[in-house]
Amino acid sequence: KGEFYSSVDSMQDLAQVEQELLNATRSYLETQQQQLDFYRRYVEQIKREHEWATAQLKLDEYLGHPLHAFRLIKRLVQDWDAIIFEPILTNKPREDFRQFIEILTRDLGYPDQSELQGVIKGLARLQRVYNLTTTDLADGIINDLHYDSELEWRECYEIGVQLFDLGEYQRSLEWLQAAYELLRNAIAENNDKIQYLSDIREYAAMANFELGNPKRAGRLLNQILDPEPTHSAQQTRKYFENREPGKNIAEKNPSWFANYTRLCQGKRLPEESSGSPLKCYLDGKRHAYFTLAPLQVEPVHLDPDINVYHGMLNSKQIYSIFVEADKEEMVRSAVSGEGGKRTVRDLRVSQQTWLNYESPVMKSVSRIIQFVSGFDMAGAEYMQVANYGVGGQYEPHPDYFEVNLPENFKGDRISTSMFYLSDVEEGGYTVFTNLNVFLPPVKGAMVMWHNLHRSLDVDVRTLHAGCPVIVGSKRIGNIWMHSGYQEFRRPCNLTSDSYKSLAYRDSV
Ligand SMILES: O=C(O)CCC(=O)C(=O)O
Ligand SMILES: [Fe+2]
Repeated sequence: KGEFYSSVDSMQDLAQVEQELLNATRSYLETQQQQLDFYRRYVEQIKREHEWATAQLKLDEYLGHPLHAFRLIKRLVQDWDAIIFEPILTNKPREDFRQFIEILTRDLGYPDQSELQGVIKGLARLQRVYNLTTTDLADGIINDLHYDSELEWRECYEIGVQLFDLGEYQRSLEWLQAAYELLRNAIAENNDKIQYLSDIREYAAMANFELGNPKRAGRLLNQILDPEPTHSAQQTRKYFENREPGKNIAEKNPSWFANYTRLCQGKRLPEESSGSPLKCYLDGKRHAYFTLAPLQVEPVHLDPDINVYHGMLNSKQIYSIFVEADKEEMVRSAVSGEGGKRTVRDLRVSQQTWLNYESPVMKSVSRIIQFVSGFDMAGAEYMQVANYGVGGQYEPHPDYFEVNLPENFKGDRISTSMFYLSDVEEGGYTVFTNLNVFLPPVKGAMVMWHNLHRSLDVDVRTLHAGCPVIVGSKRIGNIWMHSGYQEFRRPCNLTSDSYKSLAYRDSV
């Protein structure tokens, strides 16, 4: 079983796991309770018999009676063993419970430590891209919207600890601070949690040390050790004494980062608008297929041209696509790494599968692509259906290969047609970092652009990204068309027009 946090769909399996755990644990507790009641009744009964015996006669007189002697010996030889020892020591309900858990987690899967890291990295990514403050997030507030879920001090503490382990010391400190405040409020009501303050302080000390604040780190340790000199924070103090504190170097963001975050937040630069204002129009001429239901075209950029075609798939068709995708296994998305190798990295957090064009719904998809793009489907890769988890994203990248072209196709990816298969409650925009364009996902719409110039050189300006999903489940379907089959469809231009995008080279 694969990973859970990288897609909302697979998170649903986990919800089922927990539901099963809940049911199994409740019935286990009930069975155990009945067993305990049974033991207790037996013990009470024997106790009464002892009391009765001692109340009546002297014990030796009582045991001198043959039936009494028989009863005591029978109890010790048989009853204690059958009624108490055996069932308590074998504990069948516990054994059944253990087996059930084993089978359940084998069949449905179970998350491990790396999943916890993954989801916490996702939270930190949302904070970074959308400027969400730690206190707001802990209070369940995202972009001024109040979601009905607040974190407890333990949860904030766990996030702080994990971020520390990931080396995100500044962010870690914020979460530890939030945990500290929440715990202090809790202690005001109930004093028995006071020792946990020291745990938080110790981590805060370590984060401060790594951030180049050894003095503050030392003060925090003193707060722990002055009242309690034997606390394990002594070890941490020794550790600091033998080590250079970290240096507070501000993390250097990649060159695209500022544009990425701005556009992900739905902010355009006004001065950089793409010439004449772009208006939506209806196109009934492109193909006879669209005469009765003209294409609703929303041009979003002119050179290179990016168009959104609305209402290309209805809910029923989208549902059928999911049915097809469900037959395949979704896997964590990889990206092309060094030397064309596929690797799983945080720059792309989603799960995906590939669909051919044989099912009825995929035949319609194929027709749509053909009619809108004018391209020959011989050059089309299968449709890649992807599902992002919360915090899931795809950092800026081009869709063309340029080098290490796949061998099973002729030419590079001349165009991208991307269907939005869901709406997204918050976040998850598609952005073109060099073109000042952001697109909120609209279910049923398709966005299309060319990744290559007419000269078939790569168009660097098409660098784009899928922003982190804040709330919701984002699903898309990508179809990439290769240039080798389109000689008659998009005649290439012998004079190179790639000078247009040369200036953007560095941003890739
Ligand atoms: O998720 C998005 O909006 C963009 C996805 C994308 O660029 C890709 O899958 O190549
Ligand atoms: Fe892409």
